[in-house]
Amino acid sequence: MQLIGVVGCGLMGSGIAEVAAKAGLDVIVRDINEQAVDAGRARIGKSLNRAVERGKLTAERRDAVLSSLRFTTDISELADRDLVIEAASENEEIKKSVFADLDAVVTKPDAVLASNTSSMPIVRFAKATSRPERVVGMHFFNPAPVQPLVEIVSSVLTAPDVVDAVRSLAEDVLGKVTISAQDRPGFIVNALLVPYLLSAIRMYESGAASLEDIDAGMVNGCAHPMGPMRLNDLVGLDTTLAIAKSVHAETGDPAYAPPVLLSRMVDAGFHGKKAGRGFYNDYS
Ligand SMILES: CC(=O)CC(=O)SCCNC(=O)CCNC(=O)[C@H](O)C(C)(C)COP(=O)(O)OP(=O)(O)OC[C@H]1O[C@@H](n2cnc3c(N)ncnc32)[C@H](O)[C@@H]1OP(=O)(O)O
Ligand SMILES: NC(=O)C1=CN([C@@H]2O[C@H](COP(=O)(O)OP(=O)(O)OC[C@H]3O[C@@H](n4cnc5c(N)ncnc54)[C@H](O)[C@@H]3O)[C@@H](O)[C@H]2O)C=CC1
Repeated sequence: MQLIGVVGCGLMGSGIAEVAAKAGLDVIVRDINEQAVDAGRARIGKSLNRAVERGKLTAERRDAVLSSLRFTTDISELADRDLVIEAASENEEIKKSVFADLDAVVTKPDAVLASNTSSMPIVRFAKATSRPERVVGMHFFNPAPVQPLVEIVSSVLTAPDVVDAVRSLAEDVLGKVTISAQDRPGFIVNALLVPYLLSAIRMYESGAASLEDIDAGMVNGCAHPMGPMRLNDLVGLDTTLAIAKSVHAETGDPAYAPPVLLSRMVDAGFHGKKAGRGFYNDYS
């Protein structure tokens, strides 16, 4: 797999594209409009600059990686790709429509179509295509250039050779650690993490503790790299809400019931760090 497509260049799509380009792969990134494409390009540039400043990448290598990435708003430019990783917004209808479009444009019969969804059933995206056995979950973690993990999610329709191919790409080419997850709500990590993130919001919403004390508690008491309220802001409150709604709708599990405060924050446009404001208001 040498020719890679990424659909969506928000927080995750830009990070995944950066990881693939740094591994020497040929990457085309597609988003819906020029504004989104420009934001994705700028995010990747900033991340690579940071790596140069920290002595982890030379300026020449940064320039080479940037020039190996192509950006487009036209999905048909992904026609020759070996693997396309969908990282569009966490919305089932958007994702199904992306998969139907990819099915129509990607020409190689053995191409793989992967989703970076946090929580949604891979099999529903597979069924939006005429090649459900070629559809798989490749769930990266935020920030994708930093977190080693990729969850490989196999639907009941995914062919074993597709699972093997994406696992080998993730481990041997991208240098990631993989785990195997079933096509269940939240897979492995978010099934454990999201109830914790939502519990922290409920604790704050109830007035039981301040933002700062909740976060300081988990950082200093449990050695987490950041507390749950900062982590909600990093993930994106719109994304946390979409995950909660999707898993709650499917399972009815009250641990995933979206807290009212989370909905109101999203209604207000406070989508977290990426929007400049979330539970915290100190993002520049
Ligand atoms: C929702 C889902 O479906 C699944 C998910 O992803 S859930 C979210 C999972 N992610 C987490 O839990 C994040 C937990 N937090 C962390 O790991 C860390 O706090 C953090 C990596 C985000 C920042 O770490 P930090 O030590 O506070 O900051 P900082 O010193 O600036 O960065 C640490 C390293 O990460 C790099 N880094 C940080 N943010 C980065 C970014 N956005 N892009 C690229 N590199 C980044 C830095 O360059 C630095 O690299 P070196 O140490 O090699 O120089
Ligand atoms: N934010 C996080 O911590 C993580 C998110 N994810 C998942 O990754 C996916 C993307 O999330 P983020 O990057 O955080 O969201 P984001 O909000 O930062 O970016 C989403 C991007 O998708 C684009 N988009 C929307 N419709 C599109 C379409 N039809 N075609 C192409 N692009 C389209 C938007 O313009 C935007 O640029 C979601 O499924 C999310 O659940 C997975 C792991 C971690």
